[in-house]
Amino acid sequence: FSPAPRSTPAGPGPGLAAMAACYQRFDPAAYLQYNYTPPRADFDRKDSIVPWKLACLHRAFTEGDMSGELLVDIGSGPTLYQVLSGCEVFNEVVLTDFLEANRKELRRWLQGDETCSLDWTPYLQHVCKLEGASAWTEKAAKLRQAITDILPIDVHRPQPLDPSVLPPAGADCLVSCFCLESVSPDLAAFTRALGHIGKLLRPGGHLLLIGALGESFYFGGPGVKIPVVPLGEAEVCTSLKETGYTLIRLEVYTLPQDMRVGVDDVTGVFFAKAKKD
Ligand SMILES: C[S@@+](CC[C@H](N)C(=O)[O-])C[C@H]1O[C@@H](n2cnc3c(N)ncnc32)[C@H](O)[C@@H]1O
Ligand SMILES: O=S(=O)(c1ccc2c(c1)CN[C@@H](CF)C2)N1CCSCC1
Repeated sequence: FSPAPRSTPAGPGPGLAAMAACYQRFDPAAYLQYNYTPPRADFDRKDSIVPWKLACLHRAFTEGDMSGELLVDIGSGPTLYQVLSGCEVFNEVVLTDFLEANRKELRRWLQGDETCSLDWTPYLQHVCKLEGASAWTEKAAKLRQAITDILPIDVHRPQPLDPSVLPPAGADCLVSCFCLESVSPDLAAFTRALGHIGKLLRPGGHLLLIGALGESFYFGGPGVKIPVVPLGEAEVCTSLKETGYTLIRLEVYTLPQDMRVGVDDVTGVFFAKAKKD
């Protein structure tokens, strides 16, 4: 039995190199269009995925068991929704992504550049409604104040980030959405990546992991078909346990038929809140 070739000091194994090559064609604006506009992002629909996901994040950040200064988002892509609630709990938010094109999109929003590919106002307004607090303009200002860095990351490296960018104990909280299963050639690589990001988190810190269930591919742009590791709830729970996390809660959303719009073959979305042992 010869195990699949893994990344070596000389560089990534064939599966990782192929995955990295796919991502060179990733199109942030198209990706946002496919996933973050109606019908998937329809705030008026009760069964829409957006209210469900933003509610999961709001509850997870505000139920009183989190403390600390630093929240790191792993594989942010060109999106911000994942830290809208977190920036009220953590003073510092660090966004990360593999691609400069995505980091550039995030910097555009951070600098208030009107040429952003997506208007995040509806997301800001929805989270403000959940919090029953400030106006969306105040939350936008709060988030811009909280984001202290937008950094390159590679979850397949044992040290995904430059060690100097985190405090010695690690981040107090990690959030990661639709990243690990979308960048790993197989379940073993997904689990290894989960272990790698766990090293960025202090013991007792929380991981909020959101991802796709039953997905085998998605389009990261016109004609840019990217393979995904198809996950079930069991695989998510096993991988978390194998990499030193205690699962606090797992919630699952099944995508309504009309949200299956051809940009992927996702059947559901999971939301896991876990604590690093
Ligand atoms: C499906 S997108 C998820 C984006 C965003 N988090 C969301 O919720 O929509 C996957 C992201 O992983 C990034 N990525 C690709 N390879 C990676 C790697 N080796 N390490 C970390 N991130 C990677 C891509 O650039 C892309 O932004
Ligand atoms: O759950 S989504 O429909 C969604 C959001 C992003 C993705 C998928 C699904 C499935 N394919 C993933 C490929 F990595 C990316 N959603 C889009 C609206 S806002 C909340 C998240």
